[in-house]
Amino acid sequence: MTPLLKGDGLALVRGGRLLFESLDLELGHGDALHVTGRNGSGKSSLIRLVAGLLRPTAGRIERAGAALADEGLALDRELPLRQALAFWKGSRLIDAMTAFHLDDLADVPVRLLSTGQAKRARLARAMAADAPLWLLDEPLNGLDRDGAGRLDAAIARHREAGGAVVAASHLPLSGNWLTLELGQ
Ligand SMILES: Nc1ncnc2c1ncn2[C@@H]1O[C@H](COP(=O)(O)OP(=O)(O)OP(=O)(O)O)[C@@H](O)[C@H]1O
Repeated sequence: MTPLLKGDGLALVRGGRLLFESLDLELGHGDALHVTGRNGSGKSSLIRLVAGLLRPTAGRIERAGAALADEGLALDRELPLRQALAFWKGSRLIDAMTAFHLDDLADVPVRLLSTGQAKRARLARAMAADAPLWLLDEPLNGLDRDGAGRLDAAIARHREAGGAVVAASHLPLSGNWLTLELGQ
């Protein structure tokens, strides 16, 4: 079966520093990769590279359609949450809002969301896109215990349905993950 992500001999130089080189990645259906490493080791940069927002200095990357959830909100702050999320035209918007317990906030303008609520909204936006590959940068930051449990459940469902995940996180992630430590 064709992998959902394949990187061969990847290298990335950023701000004049070599963050990684000779990096091979391969994720198939149901696989998940936890990227760890100290501050500045290149975790976010790797996520952005896989998303196609940065070009590798060397190597090749191929991937299936991806949804990115990072620090960027990518939602109109003036719109009520449901309308702001609907901009992304995800086929699973209703499911995604329920999964992250956002139904009660549907009519609240995005600018009024708390840090954790905005984090849930970012994750719901990514989930609603119905992309096979999820790219999550520090997905647990700002989430309370309920939010973390909902994230775990959403990731498990996505993997069971044949999707794959790359997550950069300082925190432990539940379930079975491949690991990649950068900056060693
Ligand atoms: N826009 C940029 N231009 C140049 N260099 C950058 C840019 N963004 C980040 N860097 C550099 O790239 C390196 C890796 O940063 P990155 O954000 O990928 O690390 P990280 O592992 O995600 O860090 P953290 O754990 O602090 O979130 C750092 O040395 C940083 O200074």
